[in-house]
Amino acid sequence: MEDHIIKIFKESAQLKEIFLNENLGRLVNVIEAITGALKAGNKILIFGNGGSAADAQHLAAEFINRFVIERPPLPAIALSTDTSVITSIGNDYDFSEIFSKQIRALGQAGDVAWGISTSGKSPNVLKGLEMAGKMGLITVGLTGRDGGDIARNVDYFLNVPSNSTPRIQEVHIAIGHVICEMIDFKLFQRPEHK
Ligand SMILES: O=C(CO)[C@@H](O)[C@H](O)[C@H](O)[C@H](O)COP(=O)(O)O
Ligand SMILES: [Zn+2]
Repeated sequence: MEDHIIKIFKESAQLKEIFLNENLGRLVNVIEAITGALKAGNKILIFGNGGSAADAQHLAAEFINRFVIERPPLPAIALSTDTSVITSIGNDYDFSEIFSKQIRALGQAGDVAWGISTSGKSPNVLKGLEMAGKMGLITVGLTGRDGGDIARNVDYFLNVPSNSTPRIQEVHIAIGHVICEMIDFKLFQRPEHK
């Protein structure tokens, strides 16, 4: 049991390092893109399924409330939290449309659509990002495995190269926290981050 636990922690730590070694430049680009959208008065729409739905609402809360420094609230909405909206779209149309229809309702050109999928191929996340792209939103995909169709259909993707959903999710939330922290500093503090 102890050995197994140690193995999980090691894999999780190593995957963070592997991701960073391959993606630092891409991560900076995503941070610049989201910061630019917020500076221009746009908002962030974040969405995913299961653990990634939880990540979406976790990150939206960081933006709306506060993160590491005192600063004004930033506009972000998780599209995975309103059970009435999600069940009505899923029931009347199709579960694959639960995010795309919300994007149609809430998205405006220049906003950021940030989809999270460890497989890179959940149809509802893909359709949400495709709709966002058609409407002129900036599209960001946080993916795993080989990135799937999602990584191939977004303006910016950050892919965690692993086949383990929980290990990918652990890196995803670290990436999300880094994005929140850098945006805080870029918008509200530390000239060296600008
Ligand atoms: O949290 C976990 C597994 O760690 C699960 O709830 C997981 O998020 C769900 O199976 C999702 O439906 C997987 O979707 P995706 O990441 O492939 O888009
Ligand atoms: Zn999980």
